Amino acid sequence: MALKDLHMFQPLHREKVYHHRQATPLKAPPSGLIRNISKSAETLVATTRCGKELKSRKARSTEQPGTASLKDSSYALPALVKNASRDDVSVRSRSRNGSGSSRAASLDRSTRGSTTTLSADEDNINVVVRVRPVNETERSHGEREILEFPGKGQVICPGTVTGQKHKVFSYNVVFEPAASQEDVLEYSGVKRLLEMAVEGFSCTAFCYGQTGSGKTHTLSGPPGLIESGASPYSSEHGLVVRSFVYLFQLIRDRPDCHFILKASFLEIYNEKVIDLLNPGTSRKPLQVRWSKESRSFYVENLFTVDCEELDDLFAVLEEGTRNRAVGAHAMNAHSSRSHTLLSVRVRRDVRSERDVTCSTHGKINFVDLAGSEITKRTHSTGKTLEEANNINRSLMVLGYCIAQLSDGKKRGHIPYRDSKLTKLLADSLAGNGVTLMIACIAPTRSNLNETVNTLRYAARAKKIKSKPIVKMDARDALILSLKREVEALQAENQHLRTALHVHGEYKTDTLGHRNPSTPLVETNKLYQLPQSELVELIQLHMEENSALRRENSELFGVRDQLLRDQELLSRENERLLKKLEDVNSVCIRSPIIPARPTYSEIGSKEPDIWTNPSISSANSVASRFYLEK
Ligand SMILES: Nc1ncnc2c1ncn2[C@@H]1O[C@H](COP(=O)(O)OP(=O)(O)OP(=O)(O)O)[C@@H](O)[C@H]1O
Repeated sequence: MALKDLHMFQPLHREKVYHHRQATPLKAPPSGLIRNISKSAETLVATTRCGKELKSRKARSTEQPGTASLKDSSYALPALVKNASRDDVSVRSRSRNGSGSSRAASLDRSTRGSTTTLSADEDNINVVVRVRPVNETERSHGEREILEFPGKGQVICPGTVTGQKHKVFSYNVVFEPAASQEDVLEYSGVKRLLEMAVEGFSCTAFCYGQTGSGKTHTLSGPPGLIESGASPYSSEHGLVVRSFVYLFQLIRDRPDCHFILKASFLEIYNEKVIDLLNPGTSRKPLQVRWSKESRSFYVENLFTVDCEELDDLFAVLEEGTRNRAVGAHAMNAHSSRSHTLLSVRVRRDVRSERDVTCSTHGKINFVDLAGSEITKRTHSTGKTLEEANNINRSLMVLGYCIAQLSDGKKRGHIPYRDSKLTKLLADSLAGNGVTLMIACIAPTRSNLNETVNTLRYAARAKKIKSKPIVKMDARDALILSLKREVEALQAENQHLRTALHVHGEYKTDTLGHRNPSTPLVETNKLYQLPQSELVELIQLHMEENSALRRENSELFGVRDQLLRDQELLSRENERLLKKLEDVNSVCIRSPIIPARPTYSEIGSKEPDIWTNPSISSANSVASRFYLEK
């Protein structure tokens, strides 16, 4: 079914019983194809285990859409964590609460390239903490929970050495060990993140923490769950699957819009970027490049798979999870040996109130960072040791970036370029994205040092501010902004005409030529218009704008001239009044000429009659005429 079909997400789908398609690995394209991926759309061949026919999917290199953004006050950014209550921001099992600062969208025009932007006010990164339960190994060593959760999003850690005071850390929400996966979805703010991705914002949820602290569990669930093809409604699923289900719910609730979803999945393994949907790239890693247009880093030649149905997103997740690097060490039998980035791009074609169809380009990234490791504790050697060193190095760079970014005005150079991870997270950390950090910690004493480090990291990250923007097609943004300008100028024109008693609508330009009225673009037709017609349409808008601007400036000129004339007239009036009073005073002193009442005396006899200054001035001119005679 074509995704272009607006009815794709109609309630019909709601009734659909989920049938999980167990996808086998997506086959890598022939090497010759790989070279061309960046230039044109290619077909990624997928087979299904249940004997379905090979299904071709469009894939193309990571898109670099124009970063024009919509300027519209309707794009307010509500708090990431809804129903916030400051009283008890700690989630045990099914408790609620959360907090998040609210922000209102502000109108802003940036001249980055030739684009306009809708940007929100700066806001801090949202940080939540998830504490995993004590595991079997720890229990067998007689360990127990040593962290306290007093509520209000606080975690209390005992001192790391005897006699040291306990430390209190505060976050948006704290998930205690008993919190379920559903609680994390409901109260972490990830739902709001998805809603914002649908609206066109670039959103990221990333898990950070030491090895074995529950990052993968939080995002994907227990080891092997995704690969086993479990139902998406399994209570064990982590945030990613739950988010996919919620995302499709959101899309179904917007039948007025047309959505196109594309997913990609990569890992950074030993500082190499590998496409998890095209494992062939492990031999020839992908390059991270800088895009001048979008002013952000992107991965060249990365597959993006069209996802028309929920199943397609699961297939991507399943395929990538199967291909990611996992290893075992003393602290985690299923340790992630790489950082992974699962990205779902959401293109939304929406009809604006001005008969123009605009596209927004939102995105939701799920980043599962490999855990920091103290190699002495994990007993890493050989390959695992090399992996651990690379993981620790990239996390260290991430730490430097977070420290610099959180330093407010003292912000110095931010070393994004020092690792692939920070290059790809740059926009989420301090650019134009909305970010949720889930700091994962273990509750036992043997992990206390690492726990305190993670909590410090998270506390620093909480200070980072970003300024989210909605991404739109440059063409749509231009047409929309020109249309708005035409309307504003027309309103101004009409106002000036009324003020100057000039009758008639705006119809002609300053040379008296009839201005060609810009045609109305029919809803949803913008995309079907050929390039030449679009250019013509833009030119017409621009012409109309400049004609209006010219006429408005002339009207302003006329108005200024009239104001100057008025000023001169009133000065003349004052001079004449004074002269009249002087003449009157001479008359009073003369015994022959009877005293004439002064101008002010005439007025005082009829106190209730309002005297028009222009008539008054006419009177004074008449009196002067009489006197001169
Ligand atoms: N909240 C939780 N509830 C139940 N089990 C959990 C929880 N968090 C983690 N676990 C279990 O602890 C083990 C380690 O978790 P996980 O693999 O998610 O850690 P990790 O932080 O991703 O580690 P690494 O960085 O080494 O990949 C897993 O078996 C996981 O199922």
